[in-house]
Amino acid sequence: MAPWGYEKDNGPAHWHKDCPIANGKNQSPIDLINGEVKYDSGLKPLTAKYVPFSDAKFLNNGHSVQFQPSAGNGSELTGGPLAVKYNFEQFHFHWGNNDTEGSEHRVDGKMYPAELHFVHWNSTNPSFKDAVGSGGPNGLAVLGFFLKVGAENAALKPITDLIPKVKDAGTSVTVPSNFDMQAILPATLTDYYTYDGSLTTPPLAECVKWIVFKQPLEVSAAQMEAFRSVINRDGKPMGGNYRPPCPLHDRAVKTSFK
Ligand SMILES: NS(=O)(=O)c1cc(F)cc(F)c1
Ligand SMILES: [Zn+2]
Repeated sequence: MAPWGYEKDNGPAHWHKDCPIANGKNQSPIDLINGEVKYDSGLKPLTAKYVPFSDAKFLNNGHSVQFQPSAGNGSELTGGPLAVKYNFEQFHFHWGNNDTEGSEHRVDGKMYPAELHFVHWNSTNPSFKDAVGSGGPNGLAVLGFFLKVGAENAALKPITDLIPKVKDAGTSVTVPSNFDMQAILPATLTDYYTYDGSLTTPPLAECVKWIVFKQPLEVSAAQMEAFRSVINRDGKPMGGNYRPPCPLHDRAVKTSFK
């Protein structure tokens, strides 16, 4: 099989051949159906403490564009449904070729134009890779933010301004050290959905505590167009790099909000 992707011949319907867990009972993304979620008053806000990185790259890996520090720097996530501290690993995006599609998670069947994932790994493991393979839903904690078209996102502008430099698959650029990742996040990380799930791309490991925020972030139409100019490994627009929703099976989706 050609390397996995999102085209007809290598897209989500094919992934089970190399990754049989694709048909597992804890797969992501899912459709977040408000009539089926359950409020949990024990779900407190999350706390993200991000330290500016001196040596991070922004890269096109053929299926997304990703902010990737070369090493950890003490940036961490705690609180919410998490029992321990999680170390920041990377953030990346999923988007569509028009404003009616692009997000991985959906809300009552609605897709947003894009979704931003902040990936963290359970600090009781020696590394990110070990956390992915640690078994069970506490290996990674991924924060999901929906993106909708509106005002320009000044915090994301240093990143979206770099997109033309990573237009082609396999290219990367150094991110200026004054990039303030913390500024991307809302001031308080309060209203979210949380459930046990998986990576949304191969290897699709069922190792993720998903935390999807109710309130979308805004990006400008120009910033959305920047994403849509990115090219994938087959030389086609990368837009459409989202997996459709997977069956919930007997999982519960909890909310921190009523
Ligand atoms: N898209 S995702 O956030 O589930 C994800 C995160 C990751 F670190 C590795 C993956 F393969 C997939
Ligand atoms: Zn993702």
